[in-house]
Amino acid sequence: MPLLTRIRGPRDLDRLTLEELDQLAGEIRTFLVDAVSKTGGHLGPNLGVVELTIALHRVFESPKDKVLWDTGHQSYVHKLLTGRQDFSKLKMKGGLSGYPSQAESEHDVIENSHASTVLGWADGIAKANQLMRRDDSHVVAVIGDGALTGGMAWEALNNIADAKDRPLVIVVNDNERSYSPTIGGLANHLATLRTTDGYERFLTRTKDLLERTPVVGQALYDTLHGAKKGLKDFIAPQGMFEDLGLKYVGPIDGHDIEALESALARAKRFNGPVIVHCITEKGRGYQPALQDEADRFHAVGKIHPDTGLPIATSGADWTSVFGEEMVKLGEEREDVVAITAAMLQPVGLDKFAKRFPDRVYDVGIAEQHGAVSAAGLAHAGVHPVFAVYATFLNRAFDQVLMDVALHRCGVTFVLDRAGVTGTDGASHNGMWDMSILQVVPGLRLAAPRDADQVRAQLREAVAVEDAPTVVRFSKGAVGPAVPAVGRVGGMDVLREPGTDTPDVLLVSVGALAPMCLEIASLLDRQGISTTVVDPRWVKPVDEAMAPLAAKHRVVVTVEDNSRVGGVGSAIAQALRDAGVDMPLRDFGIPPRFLDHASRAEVMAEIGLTAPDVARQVTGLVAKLDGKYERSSADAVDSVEPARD
Ligand SMILES: Cc1ncc(C[n+]2csc(CCOP(=O)(O)OP(=O)(O)O)c2C)c(N)n1
Ligand SMILES: CC(=O)[C@@H](O)[C@H](O)COP(=O)(O)O
Ligand SMILES: [Mg+2]
Repeated sequence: MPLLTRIRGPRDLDRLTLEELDQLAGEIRTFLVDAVSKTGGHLGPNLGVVELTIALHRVFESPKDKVLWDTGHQSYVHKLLTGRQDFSKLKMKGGLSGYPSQAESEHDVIENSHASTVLGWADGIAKANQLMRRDDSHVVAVIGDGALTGGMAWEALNNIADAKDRPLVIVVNDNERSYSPTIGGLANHLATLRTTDGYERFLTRTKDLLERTPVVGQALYDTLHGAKKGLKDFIAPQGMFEDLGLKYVGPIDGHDIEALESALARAKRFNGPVIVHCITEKGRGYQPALQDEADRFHAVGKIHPDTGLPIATSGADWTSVFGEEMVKLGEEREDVVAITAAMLQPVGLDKFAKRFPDRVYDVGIAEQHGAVSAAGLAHAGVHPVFAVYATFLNRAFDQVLMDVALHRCGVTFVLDRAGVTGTDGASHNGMWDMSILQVVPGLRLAAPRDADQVRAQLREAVAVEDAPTVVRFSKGAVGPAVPAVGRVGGMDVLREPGTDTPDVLLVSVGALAPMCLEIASLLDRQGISTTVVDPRWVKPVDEAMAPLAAKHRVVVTVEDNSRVGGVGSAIAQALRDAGVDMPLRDFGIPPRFLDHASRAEVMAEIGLTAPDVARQVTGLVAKLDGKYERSSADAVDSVEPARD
C-alpha cells in the first residue's frame, strides 16, 4: 500500500495527482477487504464510499470543516484518511470503534449508529457557525438514501431549506439500498434522478466534448454541470429538493473523484444549503459483495476474502427461531402481518415475506411510522408483528405509548438484539426496552429464555388483541433448552430449592436463565438454598410473585437490561404494593454507555456473570444470617432487624 501508508491525515491527499488518487482508491479497497474479512464489519457500505470520502477530505478541511456521517457505519475510509489505519481490532475491546468516535479522533463528531440524525446535527452546527460568525468553517453531512427515508431527516430538511443564507452541504450517498433496495416514494424519486438517461447522456457527451475543447471547455463544463434548475428540469426532473428551496447538484458519479471534487467545490462555495446527489455502488470493487443480492455485504462476520464465504457458521439463532415461527403463524392466521424498518432479513422476516409477500410491510428506516402504521393496521382488524432491534424501538416510544397503547391496539413488537450486543458499541445495546416500556399502561412484555419459549410467547402475544405486546430476545445463537420443573402462577420454576425454607428467590429474566441456574449452583455450594423462577411475562409482574417471594429471605433479580427502571425495579414495587417488605437485589446493566467489546467482555466488565452475582448474593445472605429473620409465608409485617 505505497500510497495509503503515506496518508497520515487529510492534507496528505492534497499532493496526490488524479492518477495517484485512483491508485489510492484501489489500495483502500484492497485494505478494506483484507482487514474486514478478518474482523467482520460493514464491508459493503465502505467499499461504496471510497472515492466520495477521498474527495470530501480533499475539498473540505476537517476538522475545521465538520464532515458528518449518518449512522456512521460507512466511516472506515474516513478513519483510514484521518490517521487510523490499524483495523486489526476493529469493533473489538481496545480497538477501533465500528462508528465515528470522538475519543478516537478530532475528525469525528456523531458517534451513534442510529440513522437519520446527521441533518439535524448539521443544522445545529451550521446555525452555531452562523451565530458565531465562523465563516471559514463549513458543514458537510453525508446521508445515505436509506437514512433519508427516516422522518428526522425531513424534519431537519424542513429547517435547513428555510435558511437560504446559511451554508450547509448535504451529500446524498445514493446506492439504492439500505440493507435491501431502499423503498418508498423518495427512493423512486431518487431513481428518477439517477436513471434519467437524457441528463446522464447529456452530461457524458458534454464532458467528453468539452474536455476536447481548448480553453473554455472545462469552465463551460463546470457551468453546465452546475446547471440551473431550468436546464436540469428540462433534462432531469428533480423538483422535490429544489421545490423545498434546496439547491440541487447532481446526479454525480460517486466513483469519479474529479467529478466529485468539482461538484463538492461548487457546493462549498455556495452560500446556502445545497444537496450534492452522488450515485455510488454498495460493495463496489468486490465481486462477492456485488453478487450478494440480500444486502451487498452490508455487515459481514469473518469471511474468506477471496470468496466472501463466512468462516464461522453459527447454529440456530434467536432470529431464525422467530422467523420460522412467524411463517407457521402466517399459515394459521391470515390476519397476521409483518412490519420491518428496512431490515427484513436482519430481523428474520425474509421467509415470511417470501411466503406472504402481500402481508409484509417495509416502512424504510422509519420506526416511528412503523409503530403508528401498526396501530392503524390493528384498528382495522389485522394483527401486525413489528420486528425491530430493541435499541431502535427507543425512537418510537411515544408512538407505542400514545398511538398503540392509548388506543388499546393489538400490536406485537418483536425486539431482536435485546440486551448487551457489545461489538456495535453503546448505541446498539438493547438495554433500555424493559425500562422505558414499563411505563406504558396495558403493555405486556415477554422475555423468552430459549427457543421453545420464543415460539410459545410469540403465540401468546399475537393472541392479545386489545393491548401492545412485546417479545424480546438476544442477538446471536440461541442457548440450550431450559425446561421448567414446576409452575407458580404464570411463572416457570426452573429450579426447586430442595427445602421448605429456602433462602433466595432468584428471578431469571429471559436469556439469562442458564446463568441464573449456574448462580444457584454456586450458592448451593455455600449452603444457600435457591429457587430459580422465570416470570416469562415480566410486565405486568405476575400476581404469584409476592406470595412466592414471601417464602424466601431475599429476592434477587437478574436481567439483561438497564437496572434503572427494569424488571428488578418493577418487582420491588410489586412486593412493596403487596406489603411484602424484604431484601431485594437487582442485577442488570448499569445506567451508562458501554464501550464496544464482545458481549462476554462487556458482561464481565459490568459484573453480570454467575460468579460475580453469586459472590454478592453470598455476602448478602451472610449479612442476613447475622441480622435478619425469615419473613413467614403468611405474615406480611416487615422483617424485624435482628438484635445485636
Ligand atoms: C434508527 C435506525 N434504524 C435502523 C438501523 C439499522 N441500519 C443501519 S445501517 C442501515 C441502512 C442504511 O442505509 P443507507 O443510509 O442507505 O446507508 P448505506 O448502508 O446504504 O451506505 C440500517 C437500516 C439504524 N442504524 N438506525
Ligand atoms: C449500523 C448497522 O447496520 C447496525 O444495524 C448493525 O450492523 C447491526 O448489526 P447486527 O445486525 O450484526 O446486530
Ligand atoms: Mg444506501
